[in-house]
Amino acid sequence: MPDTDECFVVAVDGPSGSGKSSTSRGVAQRKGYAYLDTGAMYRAATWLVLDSAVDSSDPAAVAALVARTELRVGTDPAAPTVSVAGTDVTAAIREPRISAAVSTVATNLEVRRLLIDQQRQIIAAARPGIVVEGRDITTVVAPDAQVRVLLVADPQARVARRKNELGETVADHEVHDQVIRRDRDDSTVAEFHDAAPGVRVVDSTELSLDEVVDQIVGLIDDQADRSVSAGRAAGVGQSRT
Ligand SMILES: Nc1ncnc2c1ncn2[C@@H]1O[C@H](COP(=O)(O)OP(=O)(O)O)[C@@H](O)[C@H]1O
Ligand SMILES: Nc1ccn([C@H]2C[C@H](O)[C@@H](COP(=O)(O)OP(=O)(O)O)O2)c(=O)n1
Repeated sequence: MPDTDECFVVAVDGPSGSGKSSTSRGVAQRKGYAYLDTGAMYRAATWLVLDSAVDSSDPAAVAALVARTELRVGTDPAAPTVSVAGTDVTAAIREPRISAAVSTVATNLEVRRLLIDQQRQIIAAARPGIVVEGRDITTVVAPDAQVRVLLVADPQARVARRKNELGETVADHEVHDQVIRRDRDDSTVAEFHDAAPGVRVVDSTELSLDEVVDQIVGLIDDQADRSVSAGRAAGVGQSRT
């Protein structure tokens, strides 16, 4: 039988605006799984640095600050939260000043090591499953996840979605900075443009959010069926010996 105590992990990577957060939350809600937004953790670390007196251009000082500060992430897909040293920063981390600065913190390798450790602990404790989204989940954080997806969409679609989300008041060059420039900077530490072996590519350009959620839920259900069949086959084999 499959180990029912094991956490079912769904890993979703992809560039900015490909739909990772909305899709992952939808999948987690449909399956009754937890949801972990790893980007929110890098954003929270960025909020912390900008709120402090630490020189953001000093990688060692930034990493030391992150190491000594409590960062908590709530994994309810209906209401994900994030706090820094007891301050709820769920809304504040979405501000443009954070989006503009986050790549500097996310490319700090010691900060990545600290946050990846914490992400793995959250994943290990989740039951019955968790959908984890980011840039390096399929490759580094949870390469053994039962379902691994690279969610992509054409750059024009991604910029248009972000513009729609931010509203007409945000200038085109700022939207471009939040999507295209940030992806270029983030790609220096994580590979999220090409799928690693075994990672399923889902292109959301021409799909509605519901259609993307359907596809990923389908992949989860197929994988769960395969695990049950494999467990049965192993069980039958054992009973005959
Ligand atoms: N398949 C889709 N079709 C149209 N819009 C989408 C789709 N998926 C997500 N969106 C919208 O695009 C925007 C960016 O999605 P989000 O989930 O934040 O992407 P990411 O987490 O990859 O940056 C949101 O406004 C979201 O509602
Ligand atoms: N696992 C991850 C998740 C996010 N990041 C980086 C990449 C992004 O610039 C920031 C914020 O991620 P987030 O997923 O919130 O970005 P979007 O605004 O959804 O594009 O963190 C990362 O380096 N590794």
